[in-house]
Amino acid sequence: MNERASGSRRGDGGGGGGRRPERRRDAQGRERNRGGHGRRQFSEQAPRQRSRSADPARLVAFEVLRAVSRDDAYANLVLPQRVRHHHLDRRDAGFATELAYGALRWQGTYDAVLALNVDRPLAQLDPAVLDVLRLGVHQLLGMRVPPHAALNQTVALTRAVIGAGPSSLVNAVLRRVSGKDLAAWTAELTAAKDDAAERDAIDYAHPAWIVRALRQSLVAHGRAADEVHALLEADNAAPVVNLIALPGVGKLEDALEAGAQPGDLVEGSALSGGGDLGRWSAVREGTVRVQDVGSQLVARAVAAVPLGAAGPGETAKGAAGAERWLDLCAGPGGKAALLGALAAERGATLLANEAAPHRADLVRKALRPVPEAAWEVHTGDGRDLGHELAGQFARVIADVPCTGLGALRRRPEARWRRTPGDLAELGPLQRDLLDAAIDAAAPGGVVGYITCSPHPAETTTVVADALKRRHDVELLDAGAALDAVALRPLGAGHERTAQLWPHVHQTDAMFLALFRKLPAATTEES
Ligand SMILES: C[S@@+](CC[C@H](N)C(=O)[O-])C[C@H]1O[C@@H](n2cnc3c(N)ncnc32)[C@H](O)[C@@H]1O
Repeated sequence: MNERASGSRRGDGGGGGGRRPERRRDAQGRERNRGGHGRRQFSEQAPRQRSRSADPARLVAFEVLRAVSRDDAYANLVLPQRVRHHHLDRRDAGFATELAYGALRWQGTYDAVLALNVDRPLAQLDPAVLDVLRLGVHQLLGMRVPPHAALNQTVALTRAVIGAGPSSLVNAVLRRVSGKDLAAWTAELTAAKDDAAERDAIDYAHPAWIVRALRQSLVAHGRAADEVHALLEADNAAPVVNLIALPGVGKLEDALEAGAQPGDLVEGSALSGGGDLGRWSAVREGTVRVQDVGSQLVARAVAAVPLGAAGPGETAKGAAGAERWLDLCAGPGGKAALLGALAAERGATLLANEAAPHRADLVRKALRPVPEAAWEVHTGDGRDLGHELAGQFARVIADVPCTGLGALRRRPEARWRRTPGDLAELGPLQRDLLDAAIDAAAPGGVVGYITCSPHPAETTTVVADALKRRHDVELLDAGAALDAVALRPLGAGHERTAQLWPHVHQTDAMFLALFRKLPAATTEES
């Protein structure tokens, strides 16, 4: 099982480690992958004579790819279930993760390679065979699995899960693919392309429209267009798991003692050293949670930014004098848990709203460790709360549904599912939810508009439109608000909004705009 060790030894659990596979392979893997005479070693047995039993880690990766392509499942939800079902140990689980996530992230490029080596359009292949081929290609081109092992094991997997019929095709195609490394294949695929985005799409395994969208997003937020390559690479790296101890509720000691590193961007956070987090009671109880640091920062910024005057001599508070906070789109509850804990510490209360009932249940679960008196969960359309609860909240977050283009590194299959049409479809809902959030804010109250996408259509344009439409808000400096809660200056601000980036901050690409509702007298005058 040497090939297993060489594939998973890096321990990054996600098929890339931030670098393009061909570089890793050139630097570390090529010689090890060849026989003593520089030629690749393949089994002399015909596919028919080889093993029929699938290696469990590859079987898990196959089941993940099948669930994603057949059932539209999310890999990050399916993988842990399949790992548990097949009782994989830590090393095998790491290998299965790297294989499944890598094959999914690099799917567009691998399909282009396969299209050069299969004698019919890929759409005419049995989808299960295509998934097996993708796994074989990732082992050959993206991992340090010796070619003979990649080939033999993929043929065995084919025989075990599909049948003997397609094993000859799988064998023949993978033999052809193994004839070159990834750099050579991508050079061949991009040679005739004049368009830089089309070339980057192959080199970095993103759809070309997303390459263009990310380039446009960088520029819209005041960064250089050529950072796009670093950003695309960051999308292909397995993100470090960030932890948060809920303020006043959780403690990070166990995690730090077990090797987690203290987070250097925000207090109460840590970077996990990997492994099964469920072994810590604090994680099981929910007082310590997995949460991207970018999410922690934007939630803390909304909680910390000073309120304005509600009217002469007043600040924005509820009738009983305690601040009321609202999370308009709370599911599954990551930011709600942090906001609820902060609210409890300050004698404020949080109303966490979510439209989808099953996600509202997740919000309840996330808030369970927070003192009960500090929060309430409501299930409903956030757009209705603007008029139902008008002017009642000191702090409101609208963490709106978005394309998630800023969190592609966490969801390996997401880039291939999204379409440019999603941007147009989400726009009206995002604007309506922001309006509802502003309506729900009390005079002097603050509203945080948040997305996990940097795309201008979901970020700066939504904000600019709101400022044209509404004369009852002013835009606060979100970059300064983030710096005020960060442990070091982030440099995320641009024209009073703020954008975090995976390749700069090692966070998801969270966007934050902060509005303050003007006191009633000011609005009447305007
Ligand atoms: C980006 S997610 C929120 C993430 C959440 N704040 C967190 O930190 O875990 C957006 C959420 O909005 C919900 N949603 C979609 N349409 C909504 C609506 N009209 N009103 C309220 N919530 C809605 C979605 O179900 C989804 O759970």
